[in-house]
Amino acid sequence: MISLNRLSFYYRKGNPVLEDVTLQLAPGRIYGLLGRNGAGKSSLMHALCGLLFPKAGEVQVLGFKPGERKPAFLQQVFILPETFQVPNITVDQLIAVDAAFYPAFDKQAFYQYLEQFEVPADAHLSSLSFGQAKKVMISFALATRVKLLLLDEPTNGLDIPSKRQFRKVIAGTLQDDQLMIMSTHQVKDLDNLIDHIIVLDEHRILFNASVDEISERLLFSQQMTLTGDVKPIYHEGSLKGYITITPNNTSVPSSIDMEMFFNGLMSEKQQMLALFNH
Ligand SMILES: Nc1ncnc2c1ncn2[C@@H]1O[C@H](COP(=O)(O)OP(=O)(O)OP(=O)(O)O)[C@@H](O)[C@H]1O
Repeated sequence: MISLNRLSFYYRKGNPVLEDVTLQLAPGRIYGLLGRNGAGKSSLMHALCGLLFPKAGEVQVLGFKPGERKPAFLQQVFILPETFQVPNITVDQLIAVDAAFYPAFDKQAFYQYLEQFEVPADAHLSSLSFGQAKKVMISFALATRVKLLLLDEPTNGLDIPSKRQFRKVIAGTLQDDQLMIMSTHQVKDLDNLIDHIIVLDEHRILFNASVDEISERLLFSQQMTLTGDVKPIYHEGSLKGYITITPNNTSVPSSIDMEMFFNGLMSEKQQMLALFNH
């Protein structure tokens, strides 16, 4: 569905943002796009929906070049930016005006999501807090039923109960012909939510693998001491001793601590990547 071939991009010459990025993404999955602040996550998402144009290389999405912004492409893609300004209208007016751009828009689902988020359906957008407005926009994004859904830092601005609601709403919404990419630097928020991880670092793809593969290759465990047979690749102190990452030499997939994984990858790049030989 998405094919990036040697994509490069910069805002100012000499300051690369994306360099030689090659990537294939398939539908039916939720991808987590991870990276430190400024790694280029938003820029990559903008390249996928035609908001910025590659300086070199090719981007193909759903058989289109996003930069051409053809209506048949735009009605199948939705990006929810990290921050936005809401128009001075009611929720109902938002649906009446904007839903028309998305032929598969599911109005009933929209109101169901709003209910799950506990946002009143008769609210005036400008009277909502940023977090509430974000929940309206997440509901709108999911209800568009577009083929490619890009959520840039979707949990930013949500309080802890809202993050729980977010997880509930997202779980089970994706259909087989849809692809969702969620970017974040708050890696913990995506625990148990994504199928596949892509990590951007130093303008390039550092890591690209499914969550299943990670849980087969790495073992996340709690240990009282660090004196076991196998020296951990990475460890962090916890209340009960240490959480460690070691190679998974068992035949049982490990449950993943997403934040530990990201920290471990950033800290011990070579050792971690060596376990994923592709
Ligand atoms: N409009 C712009 N003009 C110039 N430079 C920009 C612009 N937008 C982003 N950049 C720069 O491009 C780089 C990548 O930014 P981008 O927003 O894509 O990163 P990000 O990974 O999404 O960051 P964050 O996690 O902080 O949202 C950063 O160094 C940023 O300063």
